[in-house]
Amino acid sequence: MKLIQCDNCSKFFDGICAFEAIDFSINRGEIISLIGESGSGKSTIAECISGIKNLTTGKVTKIANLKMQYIFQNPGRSFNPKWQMGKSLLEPLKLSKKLENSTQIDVYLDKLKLDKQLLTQYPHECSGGQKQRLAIIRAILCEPDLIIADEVTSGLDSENEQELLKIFKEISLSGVAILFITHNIKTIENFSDQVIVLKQGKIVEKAITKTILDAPKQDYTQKLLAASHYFTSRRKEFVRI
Ligand SMILES: Nc1ncnc2c1ncn2[C@@H]1O[C@H](COP(=O)(O)OP(=O)(O)OP(=O)(O)O)[C@@H](O)[C@H]1O
Repeated sequence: MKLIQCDNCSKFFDGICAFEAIDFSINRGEIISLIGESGSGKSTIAECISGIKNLTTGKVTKIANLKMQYIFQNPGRSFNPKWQMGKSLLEPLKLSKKLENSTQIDVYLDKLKLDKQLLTQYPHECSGGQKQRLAIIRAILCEPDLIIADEVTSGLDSENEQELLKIFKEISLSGVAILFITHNIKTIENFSDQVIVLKQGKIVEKAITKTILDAPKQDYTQKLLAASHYFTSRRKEFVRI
């Protein structure tokens, strides 16, 4: 079942293109990775899909009452500085009438190696990685249809990164779709279903993850994989630059 469909979407800032002629859809339970070099338009696409920013042209069609959670690249943006973290986790659950899910907070704190004590701390008393993990827990407990995860693993160590990918995979199997924006191409292997490759605001390649990783068609994609050391560490036979 399709949750979101983007048709011929474009965004310009004062005439400068952030992305152009973008078409794709996200189905229930699907994990789509959005990759591309810095400035290729990944975050702006995510922000336009979520309604944080308006499209310049094109259309995003969503199912009725789509519940979406956006996890920002910068976890500092995610919390009210005057609230203890526990309150920041509970308030959206109250609003979305999912307060019963608060019993799972401890389970996720444990999975993501966070001390319960953090719930009594304020954002300025938490590290970036701790805030990021708490933002992720909050998003999951709201039981959204779609999570937009913008570079959410960048502040995490590899153990937490692996645990997070496992959690995302589990919730996707229960029907949550994930738009996963990343620079770290190694994270998408055995994780995402499809990959969209962006270059200067345009989709240059879109395919199932295995195809993109094993047989990228575009030079640009090959260079992205090489730059992330994907080829050099895992597929020496593909090294071309
Ligand atoms: N508010 C803004 N005003 C003007 N230009 C912007 C604005 N936001 C983004 N852009 C431009 O749009 C383009 C796409 O930016 P975007 O942040 O979406 O890229 P990105 O792929 O997410 O980059 P990164 O990986 O570095 O986060 C860039 O050229 C950027 O400079």
